[in-house]
Amino acid sequence: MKMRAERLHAERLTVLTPDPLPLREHVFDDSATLASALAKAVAADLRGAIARRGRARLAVSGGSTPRAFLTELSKQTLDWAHVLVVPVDDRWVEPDHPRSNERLLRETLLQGAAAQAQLLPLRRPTPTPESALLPVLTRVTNEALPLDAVVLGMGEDGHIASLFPDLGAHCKGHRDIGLQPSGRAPVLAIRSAAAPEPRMTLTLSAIFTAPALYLHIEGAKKREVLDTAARDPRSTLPIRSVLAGAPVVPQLFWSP
Ligand SMILES: O=C(O)[C@H](O)[C@@H](O)[C@H](O)[C@H](O)COP(=O)(O)O
Repeated sequence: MKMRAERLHAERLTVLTPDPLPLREHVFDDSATLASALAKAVAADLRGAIARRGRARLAVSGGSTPRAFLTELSKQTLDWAHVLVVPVDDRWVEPDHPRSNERLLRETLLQGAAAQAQLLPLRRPTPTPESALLPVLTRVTNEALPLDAVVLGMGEDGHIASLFPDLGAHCKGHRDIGLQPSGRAPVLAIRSAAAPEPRMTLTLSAIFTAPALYLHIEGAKKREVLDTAARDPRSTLPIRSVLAGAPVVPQLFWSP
């Protein structure tokens, strides 16, 4: 009887340690090498979309990590006049504010030949994101979806875009709208204790329309947060919803 109990116990342990959710890893020695490789990969996606459909739609994250990548992407040779760029999210600040993702894109990606690309801002000149939700949602739906490529960053708290771990605390339905893999609104107006300002963000229903999904993270701490979320089926972090719900295997671009 003892042997049987041990075998059962061993089987139970096997069941409790599921495989981590899939990621296609690209590891680089430093940020600059990563930025160049990611820019080349995304440029190839855009060229392919233009070749197939005559235009390409790209969503990119803001924050500090992507600056070098966005500058490298700007140098890629492609038919930029047929590219539409939309921020994955934006802070509800003036477009010339230092924390504006729209400003980041204009300073880095929309330079040189890439300045011919069309930018679809998520931020509008209204006092709150909630008051601009319908026009932004309409434009994103009609002009930006389906996306051809998305580059997500991640915070050390496991947020992606402006989908923070406390999603739903301010408005009950937001967690469902933001993190369901499909069938929900593509855009959400967000307030979070983790963000200094209100946000407008794409939801996973919009992000997951892209056949090319990149996760650009740098540093050991973020890598640890990612790996833990990938392994733990009980994780409620937004990055877990990305890994669990993505219709394509996300491509991780990581450097220490
Ligand atoms: O507007 C934003 O802040 C981004 O879209 C956000 O999702 C970002 O990717 C993470 O916060 C990581 O930001 P860092 O690159 O600055 O760490």
